[in-house]
Amino acid sequence: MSTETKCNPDLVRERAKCTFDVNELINLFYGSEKATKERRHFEDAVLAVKELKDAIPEEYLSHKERYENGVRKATILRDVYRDYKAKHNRDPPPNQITKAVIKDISPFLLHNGMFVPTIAGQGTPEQQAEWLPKAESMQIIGTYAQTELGHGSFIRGLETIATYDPKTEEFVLNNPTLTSFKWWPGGLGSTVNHCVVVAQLYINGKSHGIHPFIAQIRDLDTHKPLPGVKVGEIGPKMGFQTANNGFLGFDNFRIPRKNMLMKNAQVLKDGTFVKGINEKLTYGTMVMVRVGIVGDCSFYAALAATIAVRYSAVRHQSHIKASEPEAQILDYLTQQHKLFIAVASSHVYRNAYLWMEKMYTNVMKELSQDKQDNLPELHATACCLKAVCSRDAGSLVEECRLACGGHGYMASSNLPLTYGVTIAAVTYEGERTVLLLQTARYLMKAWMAALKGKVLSPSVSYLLNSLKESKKPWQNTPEGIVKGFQHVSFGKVKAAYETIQKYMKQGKDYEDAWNLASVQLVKASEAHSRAILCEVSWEAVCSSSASPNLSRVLQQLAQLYLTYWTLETSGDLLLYSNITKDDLIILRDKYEELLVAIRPNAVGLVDGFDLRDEILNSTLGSYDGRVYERLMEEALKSPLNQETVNSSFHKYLKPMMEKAKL
Ligand SMILES: CCCCCCCCCC/C=C\CCCCC/C=C/C(=O)SCCNC(=O)CCNC(=O)[C@H](O)C(C)(C)COP(=O)(O)OP(=O)(O)OC[C@H]1O[C@@H](n2cnc3c(N)ncnc32)[C@H](O)[C@@H]1OP(=O)(O)O
Ligand SMILES: Cc1cc2nc3c(=O)[nH]c(=O)nc-3n(C[C@H](O)[C@H](O)[C@H](O)COP(=O)(O)OP(=O)(O)OC[C@H]3O[C@@H](n4cnc5c(N)ncnc54)[C@H](O)[C@@H]3O)c2cc1C
Repeated sequence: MSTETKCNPDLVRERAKCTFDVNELINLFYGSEKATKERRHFEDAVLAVKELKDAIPEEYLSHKERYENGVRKATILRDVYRDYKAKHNRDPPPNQITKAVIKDISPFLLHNGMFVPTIAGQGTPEQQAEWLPKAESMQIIGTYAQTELGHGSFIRGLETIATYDPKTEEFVLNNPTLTSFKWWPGGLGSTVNHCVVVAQLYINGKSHGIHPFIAQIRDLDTHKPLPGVKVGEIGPKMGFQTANNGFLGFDNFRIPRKNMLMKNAQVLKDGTFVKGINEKLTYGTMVMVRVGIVGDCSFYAALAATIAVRYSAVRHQSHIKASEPEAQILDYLTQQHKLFIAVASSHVYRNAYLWMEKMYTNVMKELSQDKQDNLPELHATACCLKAVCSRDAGSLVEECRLACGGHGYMASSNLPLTYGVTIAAVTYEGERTVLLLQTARYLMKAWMAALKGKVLSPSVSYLLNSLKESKKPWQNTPEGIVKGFQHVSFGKVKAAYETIQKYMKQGKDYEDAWNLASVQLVKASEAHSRAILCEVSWEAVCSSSASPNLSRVLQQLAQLYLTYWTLETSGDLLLYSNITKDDLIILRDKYEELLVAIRPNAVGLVDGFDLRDEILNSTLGSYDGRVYERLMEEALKSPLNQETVNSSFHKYLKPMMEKAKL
C-alpha cells in the first residue's frame, strides 16, 4: 500500500479516526495473519512482472486487441502460478490478483473454474489420470460447453447429440439444428482446444439423458478446428469482453468411448448403459461454482464499496451547515445509506460463502461414501444463495457507482465494468428465477414434511419452530430480527403451498398450479435466503474471535444488514411476523444511529478489505485518494488527446462549417 505521507488529507484524517486495528480486520477477513502475508507475497510477485502492466487502458483497444492482450497476460500469469507452486510446493493462496492483470475476465476462467473441476468431479480415476495432468499443466486448454442457442436453463432440453457406435466404440457428436449449437462457453471463441461437451446420449436409438464428454476441438499444433467442428466467438457483451465466449457445432464428429466422463453413469463397450447412483450428480460442477459465486459477490461488493467510500471521503460538495466549509459527501446520511450496506453485505456474503463451503465439503465427503441424504439441501441452498447474493451484489455495485455521481460513469472509475461483470452472475450458472424455483421445490417438500411432523434438515428446521412460535411477541434484537425473517419465510412458504392447493382444488393439475403460484414461490425462496443470510452472518459475528474494538464494529455492520432488510421488507414483516408499527419506528431510528456509528470507521472498514490499487483499478478508489489528479492523468491517455487537431476536423467539421456559410 502507498504511504500515508502522499495521501489526500481527508483520507489521512479518516484513518486516524478509526477505532479498531485495520490489520486485525484484514487477517480476520482472509482467515489469519499467515494467510494475509502469503496472499500479499503472491500479489507482489505478480505485480513485479513488468510485462503484465498495460501501456494504455484496455478500453482504447479494439475487441480483437483486448482479447489478444488478455491471452498474453493470462499466459504470463499462469507462469507466475506455476513458478510459485514449484517453489512452495503448493498452490498460491486464494487471491484476486487476476483482476489487477486481466481487469475484465480471463480467457482461462472456464479452464480453471469448470473444465478442470469437471474432469476431477465427473471423471473416473483413469480419466482423471489421463486428462488432469495435461489440463493442470496447460498442455491442453478447455472449457465447459453446456448452454446452447436454444437452451440454457432447461438442460434436459439440450439438443447436442452423442450417439454411441459399438462397432467402433466411439460416440458420434452432432448438432442437428441451429438452436443446438453451443453458445456462451468461455474461452471457446479462439482459446481452447478441448471442452467438456454436455450432450444427449443415444444408444441403439434410445435416449439416456444428458452426460459430459471430453472433445478435442482444435489441433494442438495449428489450433485449426478439427474436421467436423464449427467454432467461433459470439461477439461483444455488457462485460466479459476478454472471456472469449464462443459457439460450437459438431458434424458427425467422433470421440472414443473413454471420452464420456464416467464417474457417475457409464457406457460399456457393447453399448450397455449403466445408470449412476443419482443422475443429478452430473450437475455437480454447477453446484460447486454456485457456491464459489457467493464468495465472488463478497469480492465485488467490497471492490465497489472501497472505491465509493474512499471517493466519498475525498469528495466535497455543498454544505450541511451554511456556516461551515463544503462537506465531505460521506457526511450526508443519504450517502451512508447508499454505501454502508455494500460494506456490510460483503461481510455477510463472505460468511455465507464460508458456511456454504463447509456444507459443500461435508456433502462431497458423504457422496464419496455413497451417502446422498444431504445433496438436496446443498443444491437448494446453493441455488437460492447464488441467486439472491448475485442480484443484490449487482444492485449494490450499481448503487456505489451512482453514489460517485458523474465520475462513477467514467470507465476509469472501474465501476461500469464491475457492474457488467457482477450482474452477469445473476444469469450464468443458472438464471436467478430458475434457481429460486429449484429452491422452492425443496421448500414445498420441506413444508409437507413439517406438516407431517417430520424432522427437517438444518437449513429449513426453522419452519417447524416458526410453526410452534407464531404467537410469540416480536423482539427488537438481532436474534429477534433473525426470527422475524424466519417467520416471513415460513409465512411465504405456507402461503405458496396453500395457493398451489387452492388451484388444485379448483381442478388444476400440480404443474399448472405450480406455475400459477410461481411468483409466490420465488418470493418464498428469496425470503428463505434472507433468513439464512441473516442467521449465518449474525452467528458468525457473535462467534468471531475479534478483539472487543473490532467486534463492536463488525456487530454494527451485521446489525446494519439486519435492520436495512427489515426496513426494506417491512410490509412482509407486518404481514407474517408480530412486528408492530412502533417496532418499525424504533428500528428506523436504530438504523440511522448505526449509520452514524459506522461513519467514523467507514474508511478503515474498506481498508480492511485490503484490495490493492491495482485490483481496484480505479481513479476514484485508490488508497492515496488522488482522485482528481488520476482522473486527469487517465483522460490524458485518450488517443484523442495525443494530437492537437483530429483529422475529422478537416474531413467533416470544416466542410460542414464552410457549407453552412453559403
Ligand atoms: C467448495 C466450493 C469451492 C468453490 C470454488 C469455486 C470456484 C469457482 C468459482 C468461480 C467463479 C466463477 C466461475 C464462473 C463461471 C462463469 C461462466 C458461466 C458458466 C455457466 O453458466 S455453465 C452453464 C450453467 N448452466 C446452468 O446453471 C443451467 C441451469 N439449469 C439447471 O441446473 C437444471 O436444468 C435445473 C436444475 C434448473 C433443472 O434440472 P432438471 O434436470 O430439469 O431437474 P428438475 O426436474 O427441475 O429437478 C429434478 C430433481 O433434481 C434435483 N436437482 C436438480 N439439480 C440438481 C443438482 N445440481 N444437484 C442435486 N439435485 C439436483 C432437483 O432438486 C429435483 O429434485 P426433486 O425431484 O424435487 O427431489
Ligand atoms: C457472461 C456469461 C457467461 C456464460 N458462460 C457460460 C459457459 O461458460 N458455459 C455454458 O455452458 N454457459 C455459459 N453461460 C450461459 C448461462 O449459463 C445461461 O445463459 C444461463 O444458464 C441462463 O439460461 P438461458 O440463457 O437459457 O436463459 P433463459 O432460460 O432463456 O431465461 C430467459 C427468461 O426465461 C425465464 N425462464 C426460463 N425457464 C423458466 C422456468 N422454468 N420457469 C420460470 N421462468 C423461466 C427466466 O427466468 C428468464 O427470465 C454464460 C452466460 C453468461 C451471461
